[in-house]
Amino acid sequence: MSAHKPPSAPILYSFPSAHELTPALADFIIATQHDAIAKKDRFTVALSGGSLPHTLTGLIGKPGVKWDKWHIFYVDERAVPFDNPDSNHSLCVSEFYSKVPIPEQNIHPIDTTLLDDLEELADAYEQELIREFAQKDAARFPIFDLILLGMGPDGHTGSLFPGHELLSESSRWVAYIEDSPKPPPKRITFTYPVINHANKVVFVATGGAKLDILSQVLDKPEQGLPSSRVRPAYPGQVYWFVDDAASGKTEYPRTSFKL
Ligand SMILES: O=C(O)[C@H](O)[C@@H](O)[C@H](O)[C@H](O)COP(=O)(O)O
Repeated sequence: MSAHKPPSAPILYSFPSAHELTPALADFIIATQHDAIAKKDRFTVALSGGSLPHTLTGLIGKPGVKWDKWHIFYVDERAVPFDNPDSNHSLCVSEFYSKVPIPEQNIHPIDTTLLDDLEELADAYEQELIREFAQKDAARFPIFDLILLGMGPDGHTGSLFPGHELLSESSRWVAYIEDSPKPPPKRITFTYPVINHANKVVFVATGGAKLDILSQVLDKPEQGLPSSRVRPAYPGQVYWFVDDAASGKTEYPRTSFKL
């Protein structure tokens, strides 16, 4: 029955600055972690690249984080070796994993032996997701406890770019892209069926460079920009954690942050 309910409207939290946003995001993630562990003794999370890993630093040293229960995947990853500064995994290692005790076997990077064949790289990552989710949830698509997204100034998220054919991918879990307008051009990315099956999806967007695009994405979802298309199926929920510099033009109603 519940599957027929329409997706819930996005919830927008706007903070005076990243300084206030970061600890609130950490509290939100910890609460989400507690719910997930209570239900199934594990917490499945997917991370994006860009500035997102840095916003997780609010979790460092916080009580209540059960790091050994975390299982981390990447929403998107650039097809580069780990010693390349463009690697999202390497960014997460330096910004985040190196500062918290997440067991290495719980972190799921791409297989960098497959960088020469993007289709194989995407297939192998899909298999990695299948190993984690297929037997446990017996669902058609993985159901992440939490997916963390950033948004580019053109409204892209993950490696799902405006006008790109991947926006209509409806069966694959992980797809590849060879012509990303944001460099580097070769990447793999979760598709909407994965993103929109998550329990909670959180966008983090800060700074004046997101001013115009945030208002387009939230006030004019009918334009169909990639970030507007993130609408997890009921009972999933999308949240926006932004700062006032990013939300200055957005008319969409804000919600006061409380857990
Ligand atoms: O690997 C990537 O390029 C990302 O996953 C991408 O979708 C990113 O999250 C946005 O471009 C926002 O990036 P910023 O947070 O740096 O603005």
